[in-house]
Amino acid sequence: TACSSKYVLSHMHPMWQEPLAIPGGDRQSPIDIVVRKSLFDPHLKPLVPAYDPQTCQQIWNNGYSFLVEYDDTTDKSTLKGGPLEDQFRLCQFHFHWGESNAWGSEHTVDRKLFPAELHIVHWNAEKYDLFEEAVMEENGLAVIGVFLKIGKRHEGLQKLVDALPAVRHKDSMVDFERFNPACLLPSNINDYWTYHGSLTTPPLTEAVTWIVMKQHIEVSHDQLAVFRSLLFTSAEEEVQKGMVNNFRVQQPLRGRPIRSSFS
Ligand SMILES: O=C(O)Cc1ccc(OCc2ccccc2)cc1
Ligand SMILES: [Zn+2]
Repeated sequence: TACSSKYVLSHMHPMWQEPLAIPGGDRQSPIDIVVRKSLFDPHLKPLVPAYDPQTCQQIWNNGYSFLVEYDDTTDKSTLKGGPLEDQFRLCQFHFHWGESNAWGSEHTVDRKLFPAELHIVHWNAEKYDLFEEAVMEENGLAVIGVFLKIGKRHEGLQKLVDALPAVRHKDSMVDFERFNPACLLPSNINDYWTYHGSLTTPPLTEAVTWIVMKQHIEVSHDQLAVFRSLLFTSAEEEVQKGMVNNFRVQQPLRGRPIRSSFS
């Protein structure tokens, strides 16, 4: 699909070299969400994800994370509502995680770290024709962030976990069908924080309306351990590097407002 077939990342090291100058640079992600500084906005609407599992296409290892990609050539899988003025198209989801359960998320809440974070990526198909266009525009992307905690096994995630050994190496890809990412959302999706930020991987463009869920989901220790069995490196490389700590360092808020949909 357009959205990430050319995922621009080269082989990323866990804490990859940050570029020196970033375009604009005052609306970067991820950030720490300071709850007492967030502002309740009563005009924020309920979020309306509407995903068709038939649009699920493949899962692949891009050398930074593993991505589950969707056909984004129609409006079959969309996100609207919440802080969004337009209708966005689902294009992929992926995760960020640590080498231990003590850290791994990109965003934090009052400095609290989670072992992993899910990102469900959508692009503004009302205003743009391609993901690659939208990724360069201020209102181009909407990413739902969901924190993961270690607890009971997540039944919906298991189908994904079982497919991971087939994409162990960078650039490996397998067909993956009928997966509905709505099963990875928390039961309450009406409580979230939203702010304007950036991609957390190159090209780091400030194109993202972030929608970070207040409620986390639970996955088992063993399920997250399978994420860590993935490799940053391709099958040809002599030295294999475990895919862990694929999160970006936190960025300054630069006075940006963080709105909450709940008081
Ligand atoms: O979820 C995130 O980390 C934000 C994020 C969202 C989209 C994204 O796409 C990278 C990409 C950019 C241009 C072309 C192809 C792929 C990269 C990061
Ligand atoms: Zn991400």
